[in-house]
Amino acid sequence: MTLTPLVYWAQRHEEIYLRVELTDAVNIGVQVRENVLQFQALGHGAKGQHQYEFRLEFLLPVKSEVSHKSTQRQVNITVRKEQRGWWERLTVQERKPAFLAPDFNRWLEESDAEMEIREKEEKRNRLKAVRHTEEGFVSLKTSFLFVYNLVQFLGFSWIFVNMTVRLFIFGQDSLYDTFHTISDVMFFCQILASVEVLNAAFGFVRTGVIPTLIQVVGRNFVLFIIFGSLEEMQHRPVVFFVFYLWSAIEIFRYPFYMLRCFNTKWKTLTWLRYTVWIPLYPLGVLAEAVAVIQSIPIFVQTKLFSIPLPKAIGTSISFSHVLHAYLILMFLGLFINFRHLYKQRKKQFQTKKRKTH
Ligand SMILES: CCCCCCCCCCCCC[C@@H](O)CC(=O)SCCNC(=O)CCNC(=O)[C@H](O)C(C)(C)COP(=O)(O)OP(=O)(O)OC[C@H]1O[C@@H](n2cnc3c(N)ncnc32)[C@H](O)[C@@H]1OP(=O)(O)O
Repeated sequence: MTLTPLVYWAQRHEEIYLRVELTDAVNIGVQVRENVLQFQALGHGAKGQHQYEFRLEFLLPVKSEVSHKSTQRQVNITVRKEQRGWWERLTVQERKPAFLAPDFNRWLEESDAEMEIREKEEKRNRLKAVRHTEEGFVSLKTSFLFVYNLVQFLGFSWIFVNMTVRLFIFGQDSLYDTFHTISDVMFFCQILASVEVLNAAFGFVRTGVIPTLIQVVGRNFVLFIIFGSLEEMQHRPVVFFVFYLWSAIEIFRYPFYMLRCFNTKWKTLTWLRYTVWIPLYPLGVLAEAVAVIQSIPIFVQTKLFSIPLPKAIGTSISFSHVLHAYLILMFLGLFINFRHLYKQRKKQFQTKKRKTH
C-alpha cells in the first residue's frame, strides 16, 4: 500500500511552495514532468517510518526544474510557474486531495502577494538608489583626490625644476635667495597639504591621521615660524636644502597617488615613492633641525614670540625654550614617521610579491 505524507502548499505569482511533513527524510526523489510532480522519500511521517509518495497534477503549466531542501523536520519544494499569475487552486482536479492543505505559515491572498512583490521591488529600487549615490560619492571623491594630487604635483614640480635650473645658472648664489623666489608657491602647497590631515581623518584615504599630522605640522612650523617670521633666516642656504629635500619626494609621491586614484600602479614610480624617502627623510629632518638651531639666537635676540611674565618678575620666557623642546619632538616625529613609511613600503612590496606568484 502507498503511504502519502501530509503536504502543505502556498503560492506566489511566480512560484508554488510545498512543505512535506516528513522527519529525517532520505532518498528523496522529486521530479516534474508534463506539469505532474512525483515525490518519493523514506522518512518518518504520520504513519511512522516508511516509504512515502505522492503525485500532484498542477492546474497550469510549470517549469520542469524543481528545487528542494530537506531539514530534519520537513522537505521544502519550490516549483516555478511557467507563466506569472495567480491560481485559483493547486491541482487540475477540483477536489482537493486529502493529504493536501494550505500552508498558513506562508499563505498569502493574491492582493497581499502583490503587495509583497511591490515591497520587494521598492526595496530593490531603494538599494539601487543607495548604490547609485555611493557610486556618485566615490567618483566625486576620486575626482577631488585626483585634482588635489595634480595641483600638488604641479606646485612641487615647479619648485623642484625652478630650484634646479637656478642652481645650474647661478650656482652657489642661488642658495641665498631661494625663499624669495619659491616661498609663495611653497606657502600655497603646504597650506593646501593640510587637506591631507582631513583626508585621513574622514577616511578618504587609507592612512593614519598621526603620521600625516606630524608631517603637515612639522613642515608648516618650519615654513611659517622659522622661515616666514624671521627675515634673517630667509637668506640662508638652509632654506634651499629644506625646500629641495621636501620637493624631491613630492614629485614622485603625488603622481603615484594620481595613478592610485584609478587603481593603477606604475612599477618604477611605486619603487621611487617608497624608496626615495629612505635617504631624504633623515636628511630633511636634519636640514629642518639646522634651521631651528640657527634660528634660536635670533629669537633670543629679537624676543619674538617670547611670553611676557608679570612686571614684578620683570622678565619673559624666550621662544627659544619652545624651540629646544621642538628639536626633541622632531626626532620623535622622525622616528614615528620613519617607522610608518617603512611599514607602508613593506606592505606595498609584499602585496606585489604575493600578486606575482
Ligand atoms: C601631533 C602633532 C605633533 C607635531 C610634532 C612635530 C614634530 C615634527 C616632526 C617633523 C618631521 C617632518 C620632517 C619632514 O618634514 C621632512 C621631509 O619631508 S624630508 C622629504 C622626505 N619626506 C618624505 O618622504 C615624507 C613624504 N610624506 C609622506 O609620505 C606622507 O606625508 C606620510 C603621512 C608621512 C605617509 O603617507 P601615507 O600614510 O599616506 O602613506 P601612503 O603614501 O603609503 O598612503 C597610504 C594609502 O593611502 C593612499 N593615499 C594617500 N594619500 C593619497 C592621496 N592624496 N590621493 C590618493 N590616495 C592617497 C595611498 O595610495 C595608499 O593606498 P594604496 O596602498 O592603496 O596605494
